[in-house]
Amino acid sequence: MHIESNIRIILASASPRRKDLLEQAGASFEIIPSVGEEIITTKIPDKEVEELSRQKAGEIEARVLGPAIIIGADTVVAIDGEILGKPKDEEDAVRMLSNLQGRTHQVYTGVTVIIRTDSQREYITFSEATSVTMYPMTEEEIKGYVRTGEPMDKAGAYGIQGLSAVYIQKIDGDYNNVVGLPLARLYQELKKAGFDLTLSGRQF
Ligand SMILES: Cc1cn([C@H]2C[C@H](O)[C@@H](COP(=O)(O)OP(=O)(O)OP(=O)(O)O)O2)c(=O)[nH]c1=O
Repeated sequence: MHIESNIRIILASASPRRKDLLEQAGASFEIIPSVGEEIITTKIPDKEVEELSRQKAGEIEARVLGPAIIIGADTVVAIDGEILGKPKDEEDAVRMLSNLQGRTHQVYTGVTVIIRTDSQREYITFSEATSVTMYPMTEEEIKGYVRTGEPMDKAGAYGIQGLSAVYIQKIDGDYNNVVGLPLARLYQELKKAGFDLTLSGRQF
């Protein structure tokens, strides 16, 4: 597929972490967060994040005109067959962390890239899984961490890139995937489609 290197790139996300990661790749892009209701039809974590990433990217595609690459993503934590999104309140955050501490769980991020040129339209959807093992946390540590407010906008009620780093024993897989965007996989998938994300040189 022929894609102009100055094609408009849109990140369909309000997540500051995703913005930072895409910037890290050297990409020039705009941000248009999705606002639509998220509709979930599956309880399989990788399918769920893929589905939600498609909805986010699809919503923005419908709102913009002309050639564009639109990137949507969604992240969840999975443990014991349960899918953890963002905590509803502090009590929910304490419940999630009590379940995660001292154990290994998976973080799934689904990504959809819609490539729309003047003549073609291509959808790429994929997901990455990363295993994260946490040290045991005392009740005091959990409550203290929740009081910082950091867990509240994050899947699984923790941010590996933040204060909770002191509780992370090991990870297996892409670290950036846990933070919300599997950057290397995104670059590779776009490269396969004929586009070099790192050379996208246009500022809007
Ligand atoms: C597990 C984990 C998640 N997260 C974040 C990544 C995501 O921003 C968030 C999960 O929420 P999402 O619903 O995936 O994304 P979002 O609501 O932040 O942004 P948008 O829908 O506009 O794209 O959790 C971390 O920052 N660190 C972590 O360690």
